This record gives sequence, structure tokens and C-alpha cells, in this order.
Amino acid sequence: MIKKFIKGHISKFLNLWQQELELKKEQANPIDSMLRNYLKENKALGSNDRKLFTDNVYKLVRHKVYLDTISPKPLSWEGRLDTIYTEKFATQRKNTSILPHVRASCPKELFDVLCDSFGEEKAIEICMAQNLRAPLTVRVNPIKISREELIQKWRDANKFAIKPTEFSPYGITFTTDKNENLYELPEFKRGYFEIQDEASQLAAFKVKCQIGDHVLDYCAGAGGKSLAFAPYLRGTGQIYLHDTRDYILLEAKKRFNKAGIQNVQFQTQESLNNNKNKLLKKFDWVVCDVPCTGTGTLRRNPDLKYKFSRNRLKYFVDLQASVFKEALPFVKPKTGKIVYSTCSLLQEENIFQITKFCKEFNLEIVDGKHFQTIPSKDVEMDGFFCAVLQFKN
Ligand SMILES: C[S@@+](CC[C@H](N)C(=O)[O-])C[C@H]1O[C@@H](n2cnc3c(N)ncnc32)[C@H](O)[C@@H]1O
Repeated sequence: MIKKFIKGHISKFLNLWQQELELKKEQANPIDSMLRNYLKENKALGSNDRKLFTDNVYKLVRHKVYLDTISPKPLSWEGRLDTIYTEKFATQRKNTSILPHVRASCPKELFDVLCDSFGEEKAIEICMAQNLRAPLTVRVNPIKISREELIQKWRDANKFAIKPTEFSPYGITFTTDKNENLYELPEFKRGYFEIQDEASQLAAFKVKCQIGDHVLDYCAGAGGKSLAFAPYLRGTGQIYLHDTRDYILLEAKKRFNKAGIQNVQFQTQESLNNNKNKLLKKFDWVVCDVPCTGTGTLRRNPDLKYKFSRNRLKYFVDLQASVFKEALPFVKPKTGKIVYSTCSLLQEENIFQITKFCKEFNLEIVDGKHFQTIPSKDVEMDGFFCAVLQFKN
């Protein structure tokens, strides 16, 4: 039984979220940032209450499409919440008179696009997997500590239930659904690890840079990918981090300092433009981790599914093409590589883009096939896509 007091907060918060979404549509504030602000302003919610509050908010957002059909009318957040804890919540999933996108709790427009990419059966499986809680995974910074040492340290302290990730050699996954506040740990403050999904780690490791290489991370954001591949350079060569948002590069700078990585430069749009003539055709690796619909990360960001539309998809497809075109001239013509990645599941943003780029710019896929993870019953990772391209000789 959830206390009335918490139910009241859940309902109040979700009404605010719904208003924000109706008013600002795709420009609405992300739900995680709205949650942080709400909790800051509502100190009466203690730490146990907060977990219950947050977990139920996410559940309601994930399952809203389904709940809107099976909950008592008129709809209310209290009514939807009560429905989650009834038998009906499980049994109606199998009711084939309810439309597939509703049973999978996915807005129709997104579901149809997922069906175009994967077919209906797989689309349902993906949506159901994306309605689960995301695993909490960290990437160990080998400059400071090995994965084995950090696992041992945490196991000795009997601190967490953890396991090494299966595919990334640097990942550790937390196996309980407790909300661990990892940012407060001394190991985090010392730069021993960063929070990063395993699929994102694997995409970053596709940048197989070597000693002395020059790398341009063209859409660096707060540096998540660069932090992962930087140790390959062993302090040699140089990584240039560029983004159109100046403030995010300041965040990246702090993270690199903490990680003990110094062979980096931060380039705003203006400074990259000023240095352009010097830098064109100079990079062994250019990384294009482009803005996208984020449809591979719906477990973490379930609100994104309500911002999706075919128009928004077209906006991202066009933006990705123009970012790729801007970044390509920085690649060394004969030996350089460009890595294109998204956290989208959609063929329009992934394989269709790559096929188009190869044709238009005389490129080919190298390093085997493209890499793609798709959340499902058996795949706990986010959905990521990545391909390494090189000019045809
Ligand atoms: C998917 S995020 C990057 C995440 C980051 N690479 C990481 O691993 O943490 C995409 C980034 O592209 C940036 N961006 C948007 N338009 C851009 C453009 N025209 N040129 C470069 N970066 C751009 C955004 O500001 C955003 O930080």
C-alpha cells in the first residue's frame, strides 16, 4: 500500500509533467530534470518516500498508454496508480482485443515506425523491454584502477550487489533495484568510474585509436564517449572535444580533470571555426555521436516516447546529415576514420543514413559490420548504433 501522502505527490508531479508536455511538446523539460527540481522543492519526502515516489512516477510514465485503456474512467493518476497494483495490469496484456501498441504501451506513431524497422512482433518485444527499469552500469577508468580491483574493493566492503558486464571489459552492473547514489561515493569523486550504459561503452570502444593519434569528438556533449576511449592513447596524441553548446564542454572539462586525462582540447563552435584551416584533414578519427530521437534509451527516458513524431524524426535525420557533412572534412583523407553513432533504434537514423553517406561521400564501412544493440528480453543494454567509415581508396 502506498501512503496517501506519497500518492498525492505522485499525482501532483505527473499533472505538472503532463501540462509541460501539452504546452511545450518536444521542447518540454526532460522528466528526470523535472523530478530533481520537484524533490528539491519538496523536502518533506524522506529518502524511502523518494524511492517509492520516483519508482512509481517512472512506472506510470512507462505504462501510460496501456493504463489509459485499462484504468477506470474518468482517468486520473490515482486511478492509474491503483490499476498497476491490480491483477488486471498483468492479465490484460494478453487480451488480443486490445491493440498491440496499447498492450506494449507505446504511442501509435512511434510503434508504427518501430514496426517499419523490425516488424510487429519484434516491435512489441522491444517496447516491453523498454518498459522495464534500466540497469545501472558504470565504466571503470583504467587510468586510476582496474575493474577487478574496484569489484574487489566493493565486495570487500560488502557495499553493493554487482557483477562485471558481459561484453564491455570495463563495465560493472548493479544487480539490485536499489537507487544507489553513486555520485556521493569517494571512488566517484576520485575518478575511478563514470556512470555509462554498457552499449554506450561498446560504441565508444569502436574508436580504436592508437598511441599518437589525433581524435576529433565532434558532438562531444559532456565527453562520455571520449572518456571511454581516451585511455587507448596512453596520454599521447590529442583529443579535441567540440560541441555547439559551450556550457556542456565545461562539464566535460571537469570530468577529464577528475579522470586524470590531460591530452585534450575543448573547442567551441567559434574556436573550431577559427582554427578550421589548420585542422581540416588532420584527424585519424572523427567521432560523430549525433543528436537523435533517443529511442534506444526509453527505459531511462520514458518521456521521450511522448515527444516522438514523424516530423521530429525527419528533423533529426536532416540534422544528422548536416552534422556528418560538417565533420567529414576533418578526417585524414587516406587513413582517417569517421565513426557515426546514435542511441536510436530506427533504421532512418542508422543504416539508411550510413548507406546514404557511403554513396554520397565515397565511403565504406570498415571494422566489420555496423554495431547495433536492441533492448529485448535477453539484452539489458540500451539501444545503440555505430559504424566506422573510411574513404574508399
Ligand atoms: C548524443 S549527444 C552527445 C553525447 C556525448 N557524445 C556522450 O557520449 O556523452 C549529441 C550532442 O551533439 C551536440 N550537437 C548538436 N548539434 C550539433 C552540431 N551541429 N555540431 C556539433 N554538435 C552538435 C549536442 O549539443 C549534443 O551534446
